[in-house]
Amino acid sequence: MKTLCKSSTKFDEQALSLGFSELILQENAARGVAELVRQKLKSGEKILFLCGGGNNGSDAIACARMLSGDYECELYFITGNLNANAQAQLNIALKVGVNRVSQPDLENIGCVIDGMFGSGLSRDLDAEIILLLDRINTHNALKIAIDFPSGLDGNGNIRGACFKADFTLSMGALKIGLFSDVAKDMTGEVSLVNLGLSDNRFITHQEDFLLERTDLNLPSRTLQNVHKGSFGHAFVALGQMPGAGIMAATAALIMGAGKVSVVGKAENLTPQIMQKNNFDGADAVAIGIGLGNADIDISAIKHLPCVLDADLCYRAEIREFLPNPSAVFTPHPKEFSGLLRNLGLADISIEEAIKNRFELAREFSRQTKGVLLLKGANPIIAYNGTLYLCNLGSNKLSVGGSGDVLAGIILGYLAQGFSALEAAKNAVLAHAKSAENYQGNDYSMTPLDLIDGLKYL
Ligand SMILES: NC(=O)C1=CN([C@@H]2O[C@H](COP(=O)(O)OP(=O)(O)OC[C@H]3O[C@@H](n4cnc5c(N)ncnc54)[C@H](OP(=O)(O)O)[C@@H]3O)[C@@H](O)[C@H]2O)[C@H](O)CC1
Ligand SMILES: [K+]
Repeated sequence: MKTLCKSSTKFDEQALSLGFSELILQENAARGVAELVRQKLKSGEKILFLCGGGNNGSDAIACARMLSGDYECELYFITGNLNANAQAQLNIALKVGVNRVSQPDLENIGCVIDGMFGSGLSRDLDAEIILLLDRINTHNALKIAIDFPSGLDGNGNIRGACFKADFTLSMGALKIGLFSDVAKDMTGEVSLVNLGLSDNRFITHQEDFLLERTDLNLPSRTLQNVHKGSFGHAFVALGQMPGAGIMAATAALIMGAGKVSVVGKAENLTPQIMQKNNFDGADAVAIGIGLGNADIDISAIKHLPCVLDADLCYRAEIREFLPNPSAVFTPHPKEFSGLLRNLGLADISIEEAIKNRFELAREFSRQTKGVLLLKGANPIIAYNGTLYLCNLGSNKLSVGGSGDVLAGIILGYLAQGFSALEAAKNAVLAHAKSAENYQGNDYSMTPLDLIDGLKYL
């Protein structure tokens, strides 16, 4: 896992308190950008540096000075209002032959470096900058964002428009805003630039995490003297759309649950899944998948490890599961907004839920004591106020049934005795990896392909 910060302010403060100057930090930031440019761009090419008047602009100006001589470097300022660092960097840059231009000329540009706004973005962009971004974003030059693609704020929301980067270099520490759903189409590849201090050593405030491929812990079997009862009995409650629940049940089976049963009406049930009238013997249950308005009796299962999904978010019964530290709630944003209202935690629109997703997810996990898995392009897992993000999924997963499979994978882990948090983290990774391994094109993957892929992780 990699550590994520809300902002690098604390990091910067600590560096400064150790005796680093802002100019030293900026020198390191600029060198990180220059190194990437040298890897990606032939020398002699023209680079346009878009500069704001704050420290993000200062990083860009320092970088232009480093590359000047090997590349043709032009600075374009979106403001005449420069802070002391930016002015100092500009004075040096002009002396070594960096050009300052009054209009951004995109002709023959090989690369655009975005140093307009970083962590200091505090409001929506104005019309002039939005127009500039329209022109830049459709240009085929290499695009590199310093710290944040301009227009993306620290909460991961786009403030009117956003620079569409091929690469984003996060300065000092990885920031959580770079991993929101909307950021996924804006940041390009994100990497960390060391400003002279390891992020791990100096981050002391609230930490969140970015999951990595190597964090996937499969439910591998180690003992030989075992039987089906050793791996748990998973149950899925079926509803008005039983096909969805059957897909979840199949995913749980393939993810290693020893036995899998469904409760509810199902025609043409596959022989590998058992049909039951009640939840007797359940080690873990999934409920809500394809539920609709179907009747459910949760009295026998509300204390079990469980996945609470889909339509259940809107139903009164979900309140009876609280508090249950072995519960994994798996809403998408619309269901999350409904669930917050249903549980009396917040009365907000879907848009507001999306906008404040990090803090709402954190608070939800504290209040319910359970695990939240908020679905999206980059799903968020929240437990006890800590967030775990996964940016490994892709648009292949945007197909009906994909969420049912995810619920089934979590169920499979829960049935085998994994904690709710471990089940959620591993399920998100297994789901993303199965999609990643799929050999077809990006629009043809079905939930059944996704389930099949679980066999070969
Ligand atoms: N602090 C350090 O030592 C280091 C910082 N690094 C880099 O610096 C930025 C953060 O720099 P900061 O100066 O705090 O902020 P920005 O450069 O991102 O932007 C501030 C200026 O932008 C104006 N602003 C904000 N929003 C808008 C908007 N929508 N439209 C127009 N102008 C806007 C703001 O104006 P105010 O009126 O709000 O004051 C400022 O003028 C960080 O991201 C790093 O890139 C280093 O890397 C090294 C260490
Ligand atoms: K930027």
